[in-house]
Amino acid sequence: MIKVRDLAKTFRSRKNTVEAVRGVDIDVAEGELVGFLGPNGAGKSTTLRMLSTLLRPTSGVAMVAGCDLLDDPAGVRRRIGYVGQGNGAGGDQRVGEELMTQAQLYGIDRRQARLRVEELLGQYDLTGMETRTVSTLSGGQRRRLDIVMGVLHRPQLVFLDEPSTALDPQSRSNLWDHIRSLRDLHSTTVFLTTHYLDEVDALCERILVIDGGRIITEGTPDGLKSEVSGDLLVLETSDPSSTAATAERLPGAREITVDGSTVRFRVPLGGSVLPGLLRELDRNQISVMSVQTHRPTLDDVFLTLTGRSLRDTDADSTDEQGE
Ligand SMILES: Nc1ncnc2c1ncn2[C@@H]1O[C@H](COP(=O)(O)OP(=O)(O)OP(=O)(O)O)[C@@H](O)[C@H]1O
Repeated sequence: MIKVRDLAKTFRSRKNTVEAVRGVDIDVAEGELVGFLGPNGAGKSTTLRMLSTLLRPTSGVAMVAGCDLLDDPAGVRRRIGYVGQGNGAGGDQRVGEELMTQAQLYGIDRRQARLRVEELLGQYDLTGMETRTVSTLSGGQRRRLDIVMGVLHRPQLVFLDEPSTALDPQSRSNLWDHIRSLRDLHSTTVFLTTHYLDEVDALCERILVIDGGRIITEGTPDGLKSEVSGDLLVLETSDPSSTAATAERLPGAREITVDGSTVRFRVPLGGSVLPGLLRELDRNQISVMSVQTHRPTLDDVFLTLTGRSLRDTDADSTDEQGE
């Protein structure tokens, strides 16, 4: 559905040159729900805006929804939906009128458009809102309306730029249900940008992590946590130095530290090595006072890869406003 090679965007002005995206490769299969994760300024929106034809790439090639991005941008536009960061719907328009105008822009006839609008308003919990002015909707309702506008023409592929930013936790999880059903009910391919770790964990089957305009890793959220960061095991034992030596022999063990009677280390999958480790310690008559296993977060993955925390680079990601 998306095949991108060496896509780059450099913004040049008289004073500045910003290499926002520095040659990314992206492959997304039909029906996938993929998250594009990275800190502020990493290049997520610029990539998304290029893929949705809003911005011309400086270099690179891309096929999007079966059309060549550079040679046939109109073909791409017909087949995709794009929901940007700002509100797509006009503030002083009525919801129903706004949707009918949007349908007209896509060449959907009025009867068909009315049916679709009614069906989508129902699906997105917006029934009865047709006569409301857009500006009177809550944050969550407005975001759902933006998505309805983006999928009215039944695109095969939908781009969502930071869909749940500025929503309260309840509205966010409600929005995630709707995004999931976009894919589950209609097999729509969904590609979304986010800087929320929980959003990726809750929603995305696969993620691409971008930093400084380059994709630094990709995989499933669980796969990346295990492969890149690994589980943290913390054991308190009667013989910490022998425990550390035993841990060192475990496949993939790293970052082994001893602090008093506590031994800490990382392994790809804590649950699978723990029984053998405890048996070995028991055989050597080392008593174990406590064991804790910590699953890594995606922030640990980012930290392992870049030496920085996503949160440090992302000070405003906790802003929230009520629905
Ligand atoms: N029109 C522009 N002119 C100059 N620089 C730009 C322009 N648009 C984006 N940039 C710069 O390109 C870089 C990437 O920006 P982009 O908006 O793609 O990041 P992002 O990962 O989407 O960040 P955020 O999470 O804050 O939306 C940033 O340094 C940004 O300042």
